Amino acid sequence: MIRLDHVFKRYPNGREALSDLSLDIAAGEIAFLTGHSGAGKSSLLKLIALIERPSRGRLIVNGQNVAGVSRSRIPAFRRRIGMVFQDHKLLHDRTIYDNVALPLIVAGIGGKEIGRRVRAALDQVGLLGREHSVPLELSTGEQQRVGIARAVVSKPPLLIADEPTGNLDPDLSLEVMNIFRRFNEVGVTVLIASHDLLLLEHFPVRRIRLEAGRLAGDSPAHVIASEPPPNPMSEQAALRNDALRTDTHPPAAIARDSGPANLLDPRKLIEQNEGTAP
Ligand SMILES: Nc1ncnc2c1ncn2[C@@H]1O[C@H](COP(=O)(O)OP(=O)(O)OP(=O)(O)O)[C@@H](O)[C@H]1O
Repeated sequence: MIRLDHVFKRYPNGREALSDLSLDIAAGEIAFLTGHSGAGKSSLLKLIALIERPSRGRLIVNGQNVAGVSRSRIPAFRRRIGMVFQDHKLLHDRTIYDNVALPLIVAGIGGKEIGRRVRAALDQVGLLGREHSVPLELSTGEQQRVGIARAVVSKPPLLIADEPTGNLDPDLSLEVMNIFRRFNEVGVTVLIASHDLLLLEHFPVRRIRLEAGRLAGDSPAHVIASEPPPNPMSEQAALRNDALRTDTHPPAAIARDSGPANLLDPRKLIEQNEGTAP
């Protein structure tokens, strides 16, 4: 499903975010991608979604070598990947129905089919009946569930999520994670980048750990299940230290980072599909 062979990612400013990364995630697997801030988690997800391209090495996603995906084929490539973000990226001036329908409209799917699929996706995240609300009428957890419904409405075989529980309280985090689990149980491959200790503790699934862009650990689910839970004190201290470090995210890198990520902004998606994007 996802295969990396000696993948490197170097950004134009010379920062090497991923170094010689080799990894295999099989169809139907669920895994966490962990590592301190700046370890390369988002960069890896961006390569998988073709927001960025590898500088070196081979990357296969959904059976396709990304090197062979031309710019014009990127929208079709992305239709087979559901993406969930910490900040939902919902359009606040559109209804929940419109937000979830967006990927189908962009894909040129017809009206009746859209209605059926949107309702099915909202049902799967427990929000059927909220179609006519706008995002601000929903709680943060509900908004995140709308983001998940939008990610799965095209029935992608692969779901990737970048810190999807970052803004949620513990109960909502577990609820969101259970939704991912249910999709995985019906065959969707799921990769979740997360710092969330609660999730890591409650869900003994494969854990792929990056450190300074390199693979620092890859523990299968059965090993995780037999390990003691992570030590919250030491992990939190490490995360606090990360938050205080300034070298991992220099302002220039953050500014540049917002460029490619914007490609996934729903409005950009529409523009891209209509050929109005630069
Ligand atoms: N667009 C960019 N241009 C230049 N450097 C970048 C860019 N995006 C990320 N980086 C750098 O690449 C490294 C890895 O960043 P990345 O965002 O992938 O890490 P992360 O593990 O997702 O971190 P976090 O948990 O804080 O989101 C960091 O040193 C970062 O500053």
